[in-house]
This record gives sequence, C-alpha cells and structure tokens, in this order.
Amino acid sequence: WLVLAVAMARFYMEKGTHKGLYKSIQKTLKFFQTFALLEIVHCLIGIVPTSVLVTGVQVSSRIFMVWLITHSIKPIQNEESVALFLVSWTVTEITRYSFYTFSLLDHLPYFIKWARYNFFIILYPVGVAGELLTIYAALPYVKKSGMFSVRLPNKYNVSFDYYYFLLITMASYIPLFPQLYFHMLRQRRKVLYGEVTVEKDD
Ligand SMILES: CCCCCCCCCCCCC[C@@H](O)CC(=O)SCCNC(=O)CCNC(=O)[C@H](O)C(C)(C)COP(=O)(O)OP(=O)(O)OC[C@H]1O[C@@H](n2cnc3c(N)ncnc32)[C@H](O)[C@@H]1OP(=O)(O)O
Repeated sequence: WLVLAVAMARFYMEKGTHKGLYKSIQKTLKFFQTFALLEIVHCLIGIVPTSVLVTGVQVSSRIFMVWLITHSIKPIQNEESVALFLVSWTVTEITRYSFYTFSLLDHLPYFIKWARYNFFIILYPVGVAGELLTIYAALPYVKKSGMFSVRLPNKYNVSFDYYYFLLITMASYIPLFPQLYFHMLRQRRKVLYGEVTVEKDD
C-alpha cells in the first residue's frame, strides 16, 4: 500500500490531474487488494482474532469494486469518485498495517495507534461515498451494454440482471456500512480508552 501511495502521489505531482490515475496504478492495486482475501482465511483459521463477518464484508466489497466495477467498466475509471476511494483505502491500509507491524514488534507509537482508531471516522464515509458514486456512475454503461447479465430464454432457464444486482448492492450499504462503522467505534473505545463492550459476533 505504501508503493501504491507513492505511485499515486508521483502521478498527481507529474500530471496534476486524477485522470489516468487508475490506469497507472491498477496492477499494483489489483495485486494487493486481491491478496487481501488472505485476511479472510487468517480469520477463518484463527491466526488473527478478528471477526470473519466484518473482515468478509470489508474485503469482498473491495474485491467487488476493483474487479467487477472499476476493472470491468473502463469508461468510469477516470471518475473523481475512483480517486476518492483509492486515496481513502490507501491511507487506511498504510495506517492499519503499520499498527499491526509495530504491535508485533511491541513498540507501538501512540500516534499510529491514535491514527488507526481515528482516521476511519472520516475515511470510512469518504471511501464508501467514493464506492457508491462509482457504482452509480457505472449504472448507465451496465444498462446499455447488458454486461454480466443472462437473458431468457436460455437452456438453463435462469436470468440475471447485473444492473439490478448493482442497485441491490448499493442498497445493501445502508444496513451493512453502519455495522462496520459502529464496530470500529467500539474498537476505538476499547483500544484507546479501555472500555469493554459486548459485541454480537459471527
Ligand atoms: C459481492 C458484493 C459485496 C458487496 C457488499 C456491499 C456492502 C458493503 C458495505 C460497506 C463496505 C465498506 C467498504 C470499505 O471498502 C470502505 C473502506 O474501507 S473506506 C476506508 C476506511 N476504512 C477503514 O477504516 C476500515 C476499517 N476496518 C478495519 O480496520 C478492519 O478492516 C476490520 C476488518 C474492520 C477489523 O478491525 P478490528 O479492529 O476489528 O480488528 P483487527 O483485525 O484490526 O485487530 C484484531 C487483532 O488482531 C491483530 N491483527 C489482525 N490482523 C493482523 C495482522 N495482519 N498482523 C498482525 N496482527 C493482526 C490486531 O493487532 C489486533 O490485536 P490485539 O487485539 O492484540 O490488538
């Protein structure tokens, strides 16, 4: 993610625009974000004590944004909203992995701890806004092209409309995002202020 941050900063300093940013960093982004699937595996096999459900929603929604939205629908790659979620994911992950690294080394600077459990207050809504605006921008292209959709009649007698799937996905942020956000607020109270709260989990 640090590599991604440097590439993004260099691109913006050289070009002075976000247009072309996604194209220039897409390989690195796809590599690291797809690799994040391992985080779900780590939770499943218990080598980290994190909720499988929270991590699953977090990682799968990002994989979906990377592969099934931004990679697949080229005309939206230059939208401002793409830069919005890219910056927000990158800052979040640099902070989060710094937190893990320094925690493992047993030398966690207070600033990293503070940043891990404060930055999300702004970055989460900003990232989600970037994601939702990007899906919204994709809707007309998806409707026009009929991509990833299966129409009747066909030999399996099934139909699937990606356009409506995207509308449902956007709607699912309404119940799911607050769960992730409140989870982080509870973690913040626990880690920064030592408050213990009971959380219903997977
Ligand atoms: C198929 C279509 C699906 C569509 C779904 C649509 C619905 C989507 C709804 C909303 C999606 C949100 C999208 C998201 O992409 C938006 C953004 O990310 S915007 C940017 C801002 N984001 C954030 O701030 C993310 C916040 N989330 C997190 O930080 C974590 O990812 C989270 C998984 C939520 C877990 O955090 P939590 O604090 O609960 O646990 P941790 O894992 O951090 O820590 C627990 C302990 O485990 C140790 N640990 C964990 N991993 C490691 C590691 N790799 N190495 C070492 N140690 C690790 C950690 O230190 C903790 O230890 P201790 O308890 O001893 O402190």
